[in-house]
Amino acid sequence: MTISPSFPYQLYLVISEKDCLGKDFLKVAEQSILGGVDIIQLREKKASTEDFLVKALKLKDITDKYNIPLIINDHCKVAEKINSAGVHVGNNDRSPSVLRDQQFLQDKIIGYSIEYLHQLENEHTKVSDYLGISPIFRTDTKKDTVTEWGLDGLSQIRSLTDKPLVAIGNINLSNVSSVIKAGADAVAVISAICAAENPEKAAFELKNQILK
Ligand SMILES: Cc1ncc(COP(=O)(O)OP(=O)(O)O)c(N)n1
Ligand SMILES: Cc1ncsc1CCOP(=O)(O)O
Ligand SMILES: [Mg+2]
Repeated sequence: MTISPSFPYQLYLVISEKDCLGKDFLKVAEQSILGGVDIIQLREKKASTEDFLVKALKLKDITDKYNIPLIINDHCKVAEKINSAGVHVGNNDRSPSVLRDQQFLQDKIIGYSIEYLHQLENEHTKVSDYLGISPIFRTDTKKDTVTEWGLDGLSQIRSLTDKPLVAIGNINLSNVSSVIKAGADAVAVISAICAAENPEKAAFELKNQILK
């Protein structure tokens, strides 16, 4: 695969404490980095801002230690407080074009979820650094989704934009190669790593498939 110069990350871990099924989420994060994860997003959908901030600070100690970017899901104020590498937002969040105007986010990574084809034409896509193609395959991890893009949908989006594409949704060892072949620049996973008995091994195997 070719590595996008503007988004040189291929294996993207999206993590929450709950998705780690009782394992220490900080250990899961560290092990996943050792296995080959290139970038991590903290996604705690039920946490208060205060709890999110506490988790984000702890996780940032680990990502900083390994020089891995930390992306914050939804909580843009927390992102600013901890000086994260960026934020990820979707259609129900603050919009990328408003966020890009904020001083703090001017040179940071902004990721934007694509749930409808027409979003490719909007100003938010234009100012975003990568597009989360959401979801590629239906997943129990996130049920409030709109379009199941499938591999054909991903290929179609690939033909319509040069933006870095991050594929997400039920991606695992058995389908990761086909997702890359369909045009993804990166693959984002939750359960394939967080729910694995051995997160380091799970990350290592996914990364090997991606790099093949
Ligand atoms: C890499 C990546 N892509 C898509 C999403 C989904 O974001 P969003 O649509 O805002 O939904 P929530 O994650 O907030 O439930 C993502 N988080 N990461
Ligand atoms: C956050 C998110 N956005 C679209 S699908 C999804 C969940 C992905 O989780 P999993 O990798 O376990 O299917
Ligand atoms: Mg969101």
